[in-house]
Amino acid sequence: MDISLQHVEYRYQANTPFERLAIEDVSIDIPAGTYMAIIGHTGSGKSTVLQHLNALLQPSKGTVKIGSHEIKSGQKNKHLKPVRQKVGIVFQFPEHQLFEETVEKDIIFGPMNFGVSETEAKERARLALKQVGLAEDILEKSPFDLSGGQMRRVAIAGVLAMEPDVIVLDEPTAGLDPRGRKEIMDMFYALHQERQLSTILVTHSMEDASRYADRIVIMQQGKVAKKGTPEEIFSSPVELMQMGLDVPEVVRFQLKLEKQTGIKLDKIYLTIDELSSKITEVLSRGVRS
Ligand SMILES: Nc1ncnc2c1ncn2[C@@H]1O[C@H](COP(=O)(O)OP(=O)(O)OP(=O)(O)O)[C@@H](O)[C@H]1O
Repeated sequence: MDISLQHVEYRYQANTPFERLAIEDVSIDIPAGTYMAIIGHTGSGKSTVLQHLNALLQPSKGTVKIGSHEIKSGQKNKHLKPVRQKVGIVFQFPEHQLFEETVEKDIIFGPMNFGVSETEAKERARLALKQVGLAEDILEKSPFDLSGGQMRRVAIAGVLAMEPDVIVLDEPTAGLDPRGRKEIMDMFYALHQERQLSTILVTHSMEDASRYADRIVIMQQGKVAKKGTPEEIFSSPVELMQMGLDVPEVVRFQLKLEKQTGIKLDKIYLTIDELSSKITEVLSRGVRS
C-alpha cells in the first residue's frame, strides 16, 4: 500500500489562542515495500507526521493518500477504520498499553475489535508471537509477569496480529539496552524483508536510520530539510553536522581516510564490514599495480 503526504500542514488547536503550527509543506512519498526513516530533533514534527500516516490526525492543509483513501483538509473523512487496520503504529513504550489478564487476550483484542473471529484471532496471536521471537507457552501468562523486553514484544505482536500492510515505529527501542535494541531492530528488518512490509521508523538515531532504511527524511522545525537514500544523505556530511545531526562513525572514518590518503572510494559505506572489504580490495589493487 502506497502512502503519500502532499504539501501537508498541521496546526494544533487551530483557531484558538493556543494555535501552534507543527508541520508545514511536508511532502513525502512512501511506496509499498519501502523502509523509511524519519529523523530529526525533538519538536521537529516527527510525531505529527507519524499521526498522519494512519489518519489519527487529518491535515490542516494539503492531502494525505493512504492506499486508495484520500484525506484532505476541511473534508469529512469517513470510513477510516480499514486504514487504521492496515497501518499499524508501534508507539513509544508500547508495553504501557498492555491491559488484559493474559498475553493471548491482549494480542487478540485488536483483531477482534476489527471483526476477526476468535478462532482466527487466536491463530494470528500464535503466528505473531513467533514473529516477535516468543514461545507459545507465554500465551496464558499475565503480561505483567514478563520482563520489560518480553512485554514490549507482546505489545508489538498485538500490532502484527492486525496483519498490517504498513508498520510505523515510533522510537521502538527507547529504554532498551544495546543488545535489546539490536534484537528488536533486526526483528523489524527481518519482517520487512520477509513480508515486504512497508516500515516507517521514527528515530533520533542516524545509526539506525542508515543501517536499516532505504530512504531517509530529515525533519527540521516542522519542514522536510532533506530526503534521499542514505548515500545521498551522507554525501554532504558537513551539512548534517551543521544541522546538529550525528554522522555514523563508519562514514566519518571513510571521509577522514579519503582526505588523508587521497583514496577515493566509489560510494559511502554504511557498515564497517563493507568498508573494510572495500579498503582491502583497493589496497590489494594498489599493491599489484
Ligand atoms: N498536542 C499538542 N498541542 C500543541 N502543540 C503540540 C502538540 N503536540 C506537539 N506540539 C508541537 O508541535 C511541534 C512538533 O511536535 P512533534 O511532537 O511532532 O515533534 P517530534 O519531532 O515528534 O518531537 P519528539 O522527538 O520530542 O517526539 C512542536 O513544536 C510541539 O511543541
